[in-house]
Amino acid sequence: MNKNREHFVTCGQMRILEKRADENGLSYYQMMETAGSSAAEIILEIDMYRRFIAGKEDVSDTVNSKVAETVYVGKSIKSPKSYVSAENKGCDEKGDWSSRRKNVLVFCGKGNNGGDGFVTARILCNKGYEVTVILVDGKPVTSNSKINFSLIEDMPITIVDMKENERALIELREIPDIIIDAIYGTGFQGALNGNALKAAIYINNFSKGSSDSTCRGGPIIFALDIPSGISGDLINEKYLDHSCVCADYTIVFHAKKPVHLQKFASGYFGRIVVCDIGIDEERLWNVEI
Ligand SMILES: NC(=O)C1=CN([C@@H]2O[C@H](COP(=O)(O)OP(=O)(O)OC[C@H]3O[C@@H](n4cnc5c(N)ncnc54)[C@H](OP(=O)(O)O)[C@@H]3O)[C@@H](O)[C@H]2O)[C@@H](O)CC1
Ligand SMILES: [K+]
Repeated sequence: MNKNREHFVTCGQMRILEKRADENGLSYYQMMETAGSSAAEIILEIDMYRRFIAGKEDVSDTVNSKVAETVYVGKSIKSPKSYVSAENKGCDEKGDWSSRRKNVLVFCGKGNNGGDGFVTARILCNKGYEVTVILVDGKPVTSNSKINFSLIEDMPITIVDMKENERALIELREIPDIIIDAIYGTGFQGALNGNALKAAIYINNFSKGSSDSTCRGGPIIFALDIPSGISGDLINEKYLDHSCVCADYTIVFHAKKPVHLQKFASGYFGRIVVCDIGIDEERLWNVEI
């Protein structure tokens, strides 16, 4: 992974890199698994840290102090390898370290960004979180996303389809502890509409833009790759759709996309964490095709 903070790839370049990685032995399925599981690790670590800071629970033994400090001072975290899984650091065998199970809402689109969301949902459920998956655009349509959806169907995860139930969001009773936006990533262009717009309005109800979720309480909002409603290649402020999801953390896969570097959009990303999904970019740009 390129460690230069300003390094980026366009969405088109990302698709080429993923294709070349797949042709060179790192399957699309593996990349999705790594993306979703790395996101889950990051979310676990930040959730633990938030509770540590809030002083609600003594999780000091479970938090890797180096990571905690990095999060606290707001620096970009370099690699998921630096995270310590809750499982290995003092939780019970289900990874549930609190008296109340934390509840997580995962909003998933029908493409591969949604697929990442299913992987993250599966892992957080296995760690003891109470997980609800909201299908924003109905059932998944891409092959790896379908596989990952089938894996969560038999798990104790509540699945709600906004296409089948117009009142899905109104019927959500509890305020979630964590919201994960896996509606759209690099495949999105244009402006939000329909159920995705409703989902973004629901999510943004809890977000307070730049204020720090560690201090403000309420759900922490994580966007996978790009907050939904923002096109990854956007460089012109004029085309920014302000109804997009406003996240506390954006977990970016492999490398920033052009929009992540734009000041005019920075209020929507929260803190950006770039996460390695195994793509060796330098090598892949040089492979013969
Ligand atoms: N490739 C890989 O293997 C890996 C990819 N990864 C992940 O996948 C993400 C890219 O996935 P992706 O290419 O499937 O696109 P994605 O962001 O899910 O969106 C597609 C959906 O958006 C919809 N849509 C678009 N514009 C719209 C609009 N204006 N209004 C409404 N809908 C609109 C479009 O609908 P359609 O036009 O097809 O009807 C389609 O359903 C990437 O960000 C990363 O998170 C990682 O797992 C690593 C491995
Ligand atoms: K997203």
